[in-house]
Amino acid sequence: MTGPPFLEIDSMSRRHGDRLAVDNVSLSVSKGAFVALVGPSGSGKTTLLKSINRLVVPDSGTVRIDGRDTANLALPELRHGIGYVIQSIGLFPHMNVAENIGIVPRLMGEKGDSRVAELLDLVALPRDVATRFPRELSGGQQQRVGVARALAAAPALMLMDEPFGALDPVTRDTLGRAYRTLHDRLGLTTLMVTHDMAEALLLADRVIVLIDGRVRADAAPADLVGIEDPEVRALVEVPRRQAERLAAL
Ligand SMILES: Nc1ncnc2c1ncn2[C@@H]1O[C@H](COP(=O)(O)OP(=O)(O)OP(=O)(O)O)[C@@H](O)[C@H]1O
Repeated sequence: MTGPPFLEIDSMSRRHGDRLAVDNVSLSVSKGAFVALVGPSGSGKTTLLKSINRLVVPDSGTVRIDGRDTANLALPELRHGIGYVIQSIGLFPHMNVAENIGIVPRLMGEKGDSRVAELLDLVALPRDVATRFPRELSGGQQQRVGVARALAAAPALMLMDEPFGALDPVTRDTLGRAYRTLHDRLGLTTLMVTHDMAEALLLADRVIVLIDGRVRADAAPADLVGIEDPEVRALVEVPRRQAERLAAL
């Protein structure tokens, strides 16, 4: 299911003031992998993710994508290859959906609109939303537009930071599964930050638990449940306890 290393982070650290937000993290992600990054609030997940597309510059260590040190790449070239989806998606309110999606190819000097219909199909939005404005869409639809925009430059790597976190649970579940299908179909490599251990266990091939800026567990979902570290165990047991309580109703 997965291929050779695509993203390689080596001994990476990043300080925010006197706090070490990311503390000497090394990890390697295979091409095609779907990795969830989980951990308590403030554990460094967002800082780690942003260090990959250099929205945050690491203090030390290296990040390589497809064998190339990101420190040596010009930002447009680096970000062209990376899709980025965040919770508050940040669609431009004065632009319609087609313009929001087309802005990426347009910035790249291509004819943006030609790909809009294709991208709407990809994220299962009806083509007639192209002329609507973000305020005329539901939160879930807006988030689908965000995913379409992130895919517009045909990136190999997707970085997602709580992409469905602001949605109701049903929409969140639907979009999570739809995105997983898209990931497989397009052969993407995805790193997704989530607070939600159940979402991580159900969607990802591999779950990395970050606590105090350090990798405390890194395992396939089925193996994570056997890890003895009490803080990791506490996170992993939340969905199981909830499932047991629900089953007992
Ligand atoms: N721009 C910043 N300036 C100062 N401190 C920051 C900055 N960004 C993050 N931090 C601090 O670095 C630590 C890690 O933050 P980060 O946002 O990476 O954690 P997180 O795991 O993504 O948290 P959450 O789940 O709450 O989003 C926190 O203590 C945070 O307060």
